[in-house]
Amino acid sequence: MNADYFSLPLAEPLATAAGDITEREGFLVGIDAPAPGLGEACPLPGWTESLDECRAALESADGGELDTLPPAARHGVSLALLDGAARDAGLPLYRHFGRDERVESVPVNATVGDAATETAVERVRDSVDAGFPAVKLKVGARPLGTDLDRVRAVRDACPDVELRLDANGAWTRAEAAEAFAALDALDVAYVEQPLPAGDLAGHADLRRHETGVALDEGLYEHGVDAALDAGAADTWILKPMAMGGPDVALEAAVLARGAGIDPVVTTTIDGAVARAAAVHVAAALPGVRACGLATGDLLAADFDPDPAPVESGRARVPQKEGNTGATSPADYA
Ligand SMILES: O=C(O)CCC(=O)c1ccccc1C(=O)O
Ligand SMILES: [Mg+2]
Repeated sequence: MNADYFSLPLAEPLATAAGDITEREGFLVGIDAPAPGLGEACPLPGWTESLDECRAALESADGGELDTLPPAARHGVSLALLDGAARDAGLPLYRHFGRDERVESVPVNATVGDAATETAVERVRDSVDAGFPAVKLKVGARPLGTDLDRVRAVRDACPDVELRLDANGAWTRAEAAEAFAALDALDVAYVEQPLPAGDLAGHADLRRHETGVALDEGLYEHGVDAALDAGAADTWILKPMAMGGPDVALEAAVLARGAGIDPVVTTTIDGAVARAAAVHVAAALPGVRACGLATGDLLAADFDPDPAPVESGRARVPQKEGNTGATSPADYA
């Protein structure tokens, strides 16, 4: 196994209530046995292990137990194994996952971020014009009243688009109650992680509102079983990189659907190898709703060519055998 370091700058920082993301660093993971395969480990501290922990885990991973690895390292090795196995089976990864028909594309949301009102409105308009069925705004980094004004302005400008918000755990229970009361009138599909990750009961309580409740950080903090038991959300945001692999994310998505919870697959703004794998996970889920997979445009540089480009609000599903068709880090050297 070999792990090649990479660094991908963002086109502009993605401001979240938990801080700015300006660059994505990680490793392309190449394995030779049991079959040649390529994976990506792209750790994001706060969501996964650190870069140094990821490197150390990959260095000691050879022949070791997959499930002892921290999430990003596990993702890298797991994807390399899945890539090799799918190629051995002569199938694109989503078909290897069990989807029994060809899927050309999956719907995606535009990630508009935390832009101030005027820019946010402009970006949402552009996204709707470009064919995105849904848009996602970050909230929680500004005073609640300012955020509600932003959302109101976006809703006024684009009455029909599916609107999603992501607070990254920034609101108190009182703020969330006030926010949801106002958002119910603005036809917001859901708020991701309105409350801190620790507060499953608070999320369960917010479900009395019309506006949906989505768990993101809370899923990783508590695990899927505790999130299910708490009845904490109607939507689960599944990030394969943070969960430890595309296989883990797919398993969680199937578990979610069995419990009447909607899975939405997204990335931690990964490179194109991991983003393609996330698209395969989404493509394995019949009728999946718009996923957060239009994150390639947030990067100023990426692995080239893009195996899953976004066109008219949909990510193209890669059809080559395996994940992207590439088999080794050298394919991107
Ligand atoms: O879901 C999307 O549209 C994009 C992904 C995204 O917002 C994100 C990207 C990196 C780290 C955290 C998050 C998040 O969903 O909180
Ligand atoms: Mg989120």
